[in-house]
Amino acid sequence: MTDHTGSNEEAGREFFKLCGSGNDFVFFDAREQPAGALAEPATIQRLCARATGIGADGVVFLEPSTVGDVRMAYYNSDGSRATLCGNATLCTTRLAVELGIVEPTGFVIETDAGPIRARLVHDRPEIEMPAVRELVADAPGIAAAAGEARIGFALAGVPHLVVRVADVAEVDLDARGRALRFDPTLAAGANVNFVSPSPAGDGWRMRTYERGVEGETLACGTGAVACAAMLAAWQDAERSAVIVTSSGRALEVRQPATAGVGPTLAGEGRIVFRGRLGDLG
Ligand SMILES: N[C@H](CCC[C@H](N)C(=O)O)C(=O)O
Repeated sequence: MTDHTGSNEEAGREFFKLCGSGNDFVFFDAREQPAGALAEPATIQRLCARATGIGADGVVFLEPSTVGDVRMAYYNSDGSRATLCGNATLCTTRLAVELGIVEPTGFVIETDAGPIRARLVHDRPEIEMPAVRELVADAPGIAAAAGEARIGFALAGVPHLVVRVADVAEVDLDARGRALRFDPTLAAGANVNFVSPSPAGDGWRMRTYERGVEGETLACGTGAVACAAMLAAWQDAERSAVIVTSSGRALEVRQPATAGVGPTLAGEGRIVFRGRLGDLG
């Protein structure tokens, strides 16, 4: 990163750009070279800046783990640390195999939300998410706006609101998403997901206003898990669901019948390019 004197001590450091259904991330292999100043909020913001940096929704550092095969530290693009990111974990699954850290048949990723089992199934990343907790089918004290049928809350590693609407394409996502993200009833705020039946009648569509990005992201893994759990709680759908994200790519949530066992999340984890840092300005 560039400090006040313009020096650039991280110049030349290798990074990887990965995409999870349109939710995109800058990855660093920090197993031998720690993140150091790269993890400072101002540097995370510079790395994620769309026009002046690499451009991403978040940054992931792969680190050594004492409880799993690899550890991931996740930061939102505003520099805030988040306990869990579903799409970044799917991308970690891909990169850990690519780097030869693990075998694709099955391994453990240590996250701030605990250990997550991961694998590639027919070359598609699949992860076992923590069980959804604190689910409330109708969040108290949060008034639905016109066009909103229900608003529920769920903790899917990170806090989520799920809003049932007739058509997500009609939602003023930035305005309404921001208002709900900062709702005064939510101590730590929440990610906000709007969900509606797919026009083709073959599943569901979602759009997400993401905490820590403070805007719409094209997909949200923990959000898909929260939506699937909420749709089941509302009895709108079975406990497992395929949810099409804003990018048009689908996230698949499979919820086992066993109480207390978390769902499996499957989706894209694609290495778009690898590069070396230059001047982040
Ligand atoms: N922005 C979220 C973390 C990333 C969630 C999302 N990118 C995912 O795929 O789960 C938060 O601070 O709660």
